Amino acid sequence: MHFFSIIFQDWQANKNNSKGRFVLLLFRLATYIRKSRILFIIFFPYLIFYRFFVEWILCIEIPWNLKLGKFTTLYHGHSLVINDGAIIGNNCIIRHNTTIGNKQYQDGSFSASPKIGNFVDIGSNVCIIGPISIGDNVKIGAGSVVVKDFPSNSVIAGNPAKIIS
Ligand SMILES: CC(=O)SCCNC(=O)CCNC(=O)[C@H](O)C(C)(C)COP(=O)(O)OP(=O)(O)OC[C@H]1O[C@@H](n2cnc3c(N)ncnc32)[C@H](O)[C@@H]1OP(=O)(O)O
Ligand SMILES: N[C@@H](CO)C(=O)O
Repeated sequence: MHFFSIIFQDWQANKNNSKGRFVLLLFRLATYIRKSRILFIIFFPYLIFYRFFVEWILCIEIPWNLKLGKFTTLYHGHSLVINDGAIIGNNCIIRHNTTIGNKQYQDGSFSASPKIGNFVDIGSNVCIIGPISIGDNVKIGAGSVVVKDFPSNSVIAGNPAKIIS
């Protein structure tokens, strides 16, 4: 894919949302640089800037090796932490105060991270934890704690999250 179509892939999905556009542009650029050994060496200072500015200052931890699908919408974003083992499909919406990550087992090992389908709309203040799968076209209510698999085409909410429609 052409460089500009890669780094601007989320632009339209964040219309009237300049922060979402800006952060995802920086993320796609970091991802692009990280994939090539030569770019990694030349633009290493950019990766330091990305980590410092986006992760530490803005508190939006979207690691550059995360598998994040196309046309992602990022609303607000602050206090967002996503484990780099997570997989997020295309056309998803992610908001603030959200964690998508793994859990630690009693033997000290860590689980896999969630696999999230396409067109998943994640409300604010959501935790999605563990080796679970969320299908396509799922809405996750604000404040939900999601620790189990959920099928496509559902609306889920609560702690622990359950299907509400
Ligand atoms: C600044 C900003 O604007 S940031 C944007 C923040 N907004 C979000 O994060 C949006 C997230 N969306 C939600 O949480 C929505 O409530 C949805 C998508 C989960 C559900 O919306 P709707 O389909 O309209 O459901 P509705 O409001 O009719 O509620 C259905 C039932 O689910 C319950 N419910 C709705 N949302 C939640 C929730 N987040 N947690 C727990 N229960 C919920 C309702 O109490 C209701 O229960 P009842 O049938 O026992 O009365
Ligand atoms: N209210 C918009 C953006 O703040 C949303 O759905 O998240």
